[in-house]
Amino acid sequence: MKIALVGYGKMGKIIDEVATKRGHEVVARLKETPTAGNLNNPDVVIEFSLPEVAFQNVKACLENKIPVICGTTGWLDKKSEIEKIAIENNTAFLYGSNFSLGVNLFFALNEKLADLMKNVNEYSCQLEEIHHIHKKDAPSGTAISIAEGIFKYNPKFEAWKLEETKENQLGIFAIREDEVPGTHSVFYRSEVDEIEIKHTAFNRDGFALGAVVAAEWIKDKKGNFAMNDVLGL
Ligand SMILES: NC(=O)C1=CN([C@@H]2O[C@H](COP(=O)(O)OP(=O)(O)OC[C@H]3O[C@@H](n4cnc5c(N)ncnc54)[C@H](OP(=O)(O)O)[C@@H]3O)[C@@H](O)[C@H]2O)C=CC1
Ligand SMILES: O=C(O)C1=N[C@H](C(=O)O)C[C@H](O)C1
Repeated sequence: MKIALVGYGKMGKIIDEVATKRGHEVVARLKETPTAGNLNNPDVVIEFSLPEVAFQNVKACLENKIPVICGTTGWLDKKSEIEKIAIENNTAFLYGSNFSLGVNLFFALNEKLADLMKNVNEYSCQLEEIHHIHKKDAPSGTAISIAEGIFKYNPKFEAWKLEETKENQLGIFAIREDEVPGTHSVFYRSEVDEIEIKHTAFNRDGFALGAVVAAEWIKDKKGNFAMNDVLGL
């Protein structure tokens, strides 16, 4: 199928390689706002740009009735508006904070552990995410998804606070280090022990493969979706 890439940085370049290897034609590699003219009539758009431009990029594609796979994080305050635009234009939208199979399995593991801990009051909970020094948003979109999974089962946590750990609050620590692709840990700590679950990305290949698989899946769909729909998790 024909894929347009909106955002052509670290992720866009790897997605280009993966899509081409899987036999798709990459018809656009944009570092600017997409239009009907520069998109070159793709079947699907894969958008990995910047938090400050993702909304306008996705909106432009959906208003041209082109389905979008969006991996850009740090703009979720406008996600519900985008989901309405997808429906109004009879097309499809899928946002994923993390497209790797491993992290989506980690999301499910995180929720199962949160469910086990919902009536256990001896433990505090803390998240830690480590990413490369170029990352513009904090905490990561993946960490926010993890926090949402915990809140789904543990309403005792009022909210998350960046780099704080207070009783009844989930502390999220965002660390920026070298060229780290993405490491996420959840810690439950009591006075006598600690439980940790952790996902470590070795490179960006898993993110790119997941995004292309999601693009293959969404091609003839209508509506708003998540990576769980693609993976059947
Ligand atoms: N969901 C997932 O699985 C993953 C999500 N991400 C997220 O993807 C996003 C991109 O990450 P990454 O590729 O590392 O970032 P980069 O900074 O490497 O790439 C961003 C790209 O967007 C381009 N850009 C700038 N302005 C615009 C615009 N108006 N329209 C379109 N493109 C534009 C940049 O161009 P220029 O080079 O000229 O600045 C650059 O090519 C981040 O939000 C990150 O959190 C990352 C990995 C996995
Ligand atoms: O910026 C990155 O690199 C990544 N961003 C995503 C996020 O914010 O969760 C996904 C992955 O961790 C890599």
